[in-house]
Amino acid sequence: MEKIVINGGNELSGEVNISSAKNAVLPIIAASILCNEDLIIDNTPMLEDVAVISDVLSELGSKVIINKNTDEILINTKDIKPVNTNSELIRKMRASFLILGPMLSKFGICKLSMPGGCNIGSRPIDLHLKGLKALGAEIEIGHGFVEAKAKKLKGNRIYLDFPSVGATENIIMASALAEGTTIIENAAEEPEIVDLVNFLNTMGAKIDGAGTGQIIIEGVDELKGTRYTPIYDRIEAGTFLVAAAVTKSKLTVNGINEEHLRPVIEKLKECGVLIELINDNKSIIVDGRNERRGVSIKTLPYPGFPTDMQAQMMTMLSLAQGSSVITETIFENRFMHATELIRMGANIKVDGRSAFVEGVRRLSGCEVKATDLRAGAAMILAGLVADGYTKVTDVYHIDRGYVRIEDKLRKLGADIYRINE
Ligand SMILES: CC(=O)N[C@H]1[C@@H](OP(=O)(O)OP(=O)(O)OC[C@H]2O[C@@H](n3ccc(=O)[nH]c3=O)[C@H](O)[C@@H]2O)O[C@H](CO)[C@@H](O)[C@@H]1O
Ligand SMILES: C=C(OP(=O)(O)O)C(=O)O
Repeated sequence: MEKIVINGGNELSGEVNISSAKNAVLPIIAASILCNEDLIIDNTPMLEDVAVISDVLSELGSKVIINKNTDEILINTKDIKPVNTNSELIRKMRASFLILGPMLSKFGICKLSMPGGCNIGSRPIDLHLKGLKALGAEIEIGHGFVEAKAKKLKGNRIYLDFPSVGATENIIMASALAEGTTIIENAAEEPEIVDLVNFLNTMGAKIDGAGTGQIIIEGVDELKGTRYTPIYDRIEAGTFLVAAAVTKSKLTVNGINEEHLRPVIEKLKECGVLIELINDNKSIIVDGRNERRGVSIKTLPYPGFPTDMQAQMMTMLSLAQGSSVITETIFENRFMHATELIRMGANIKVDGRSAFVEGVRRLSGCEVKATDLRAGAAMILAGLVADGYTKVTDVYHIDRGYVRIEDKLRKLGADIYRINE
């Protein structure tokens, strides 16, 4: 079993380059099903999740060529077939469910394994299905599968009870080639939705309003091949900003979008972290050498504070002066890292959707578990500053969403490495 080992206490320095966003590239790869021509995605983050969704497409008959030297992926889905998908692959990650909309649009039929829940919550798919039904799909669920059928998808007005990122993406993809106009109300506004829409529009789709609560999709007849570079990963960038704060270091983080990171930047400033934007706002100098103060955080849909940064902030607040309250409103079970941080000496009490954190002076290294992707990042951050050695297990969660995190941190001066034991 692979583990990440950190010998805590090193100050970090230097520059780190942020990769493209997992949550942007996964829907983009799913959307490639809608086009029969070559698509090239540049600056692809070579993550485990990217490998999984690429395998899903390959198993269905697509050409997927991953060039790890140039970080480029070439995809051509003209030979893709609506055969039964490999349930094991689909169940490996939630984002595989994003092929439902495009497959249904291309073939009028798609049968997929139910994605099921994951460590952070039950993660239902009712809003995805509500949207597809409104476009004319008939949906059956049985024996662990979802089967969607539609002769021809037709545009409609769809109100989402909650601005679900995945449901918004599935509906956008299903309606890009549908007949007529689709209007999604209370749509998710995340930057990754805007990126998916930019990608689709580059291919010839007619979609307006991405980044607002109302997205309007005029169905077109076909989409053309293109070359596209996804946006930077605001969560990876945020994780490195917190790394500077936790280790009381000064770092330069390159490859950011200040607007996308604003909720995180503003919260870090409130904690006492100094932030300077440079290089046309594409880089940040983060100075975490001041004493940090406790703050309140409430996770919300974008532009609120991102749930995917909650665990990392909990590590930092465990070492801040005074009390903090973290309220998680997006996922019902996203505090498992609290138990692991407590093992390292943090003072945290979880009560329902809130965690009450009382800052302590030090954490001490021990074996802890990456209970999910961001929880794993939070453990690494804790290990960077803890006394002695921290061993993080279940690192496959971390590999889903961080490109060589231990290499990037080692270059900044951390004593961190991967072992097999
Ligand atoms: C691959 C990807 O982009 N993942 C991101 C995406 O996940 P994902 O797209 O799964 O997140 P959603 O926005 O859909 O989920 C948010 C909340 O809505 C609920 N819900 C969702 C769909 C549905 O049909 N019914 C329903 O009740 C979920 O259970 C959850 O409580 O957005 C999340 C929220 O920003 C991020 O944490 C994930 O990193
Ligand atoms: C929850 C996350 O991702 P996913 O939706 O892919 O599980 C995440 O990136 O933190």
